[in-house]
Amino acid sequence: MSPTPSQTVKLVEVGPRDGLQNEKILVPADVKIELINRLSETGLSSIEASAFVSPKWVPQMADASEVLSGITRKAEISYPVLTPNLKGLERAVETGVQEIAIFGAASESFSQKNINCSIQESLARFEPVVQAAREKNIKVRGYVSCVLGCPYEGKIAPQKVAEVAEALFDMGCYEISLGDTIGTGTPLATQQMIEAVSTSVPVTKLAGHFHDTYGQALANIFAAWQNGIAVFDTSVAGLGGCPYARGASGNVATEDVVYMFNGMSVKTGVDIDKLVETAWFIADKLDRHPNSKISLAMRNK
Ligand SMILES: CC(C)(COP(=O)([O-])OP(=O)([O-])OC[C@H]1O[C@@H](n2cnc3c(N)ncnc32)[C@H](O)[C@@H]1OP(=O)([O-])[O-])[C@@H](O)C(=O)NCCC(=O)NCCSC(=O)C[C@@](C)(O)CC(=O)[O-]
Repeated sequence: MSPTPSQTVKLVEVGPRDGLQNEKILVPADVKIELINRLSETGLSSIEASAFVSPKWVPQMADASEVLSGITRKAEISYPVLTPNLKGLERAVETGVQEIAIFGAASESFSQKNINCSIQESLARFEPVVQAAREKNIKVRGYVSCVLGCPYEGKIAPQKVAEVAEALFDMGCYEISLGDTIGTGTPLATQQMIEAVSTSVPVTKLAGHFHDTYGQALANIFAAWQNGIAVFDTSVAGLGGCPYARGASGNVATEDVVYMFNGMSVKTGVDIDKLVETAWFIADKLDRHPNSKISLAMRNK
């Protein structure tokens, strides 16, 4: 029996991290801080703030400590950060984080390119990170990349996605975010992948993370929602891409997702006007228009 679609969804805003990590020109820390502070006023309950990764690999995230120390945190909002290893966790802990995310992949080649190790090695590397985090009462979220295709290997078997998702869930991640890193997925493939993964991890513990490279993200979110997923990662102004997936465009724009769910009377808790203002704020700083039909339409109304 298909799960009942939820009438409330949670959006995890990933713009300050997934969105900005791919910008060629370094975005000053004070702009990142203002972006996060503005997002904190929109009703979002989770804002991924930065990544404690190697600055040699992703220079844009080198200021993670400064950003985390500079933002005004609200008690009701979670500000997760990426931590690929114990070193990342140690740096994150110094800034008082309460939630981290580890990130694996369902593709061997992507795992090598992104975090310089095999899938198996990554799981072994994550284990002590999760353990140390949980000892400090820090929540851990897990990502699986390339769930609907890989920039190096093409098609990925849903069973492989299920195996990696299950390994991260069994390790102690409270939620597994399934990433269509290169945005090649379509609704039916999304449905089949979710069906495969939810035999290993309860669908209520899954989140959808859709890039919009091929313009399929909203349709995939709708398919995922119909199949029981109620948490979606989105990026204000459609910012983003992945430095290790050439050509990957941004995540689906947060404002486009809020508009779609508003139209379905599904609650997100997010104020679309404030969100659109924030989208224009960061787009102006980057000297371009938001990559969001809704932000453009609402400005031109
Ligand atoms: C995992 C590593 C570190 C392995 O990288 P490595 O080179 O194998 O690591 P290493 O342990 O040999 O260290 C190399 C150097 O980095 C330093 N280092 C090592 N770790 C850290 C750290 N945490 N913080 C600061 N510095 C660090 C370490 O100290 C050393 O410095 P040196 O001695 O040469 O001066 C590297 O590959 C890495 O940082 N990768 C991250 C890549 C990344 O951020 N990708 C984008 C995020 S994933 C994504 O976007 C997908 C997602 C999540 O959105 C979902 C989807 O869309 O699919």
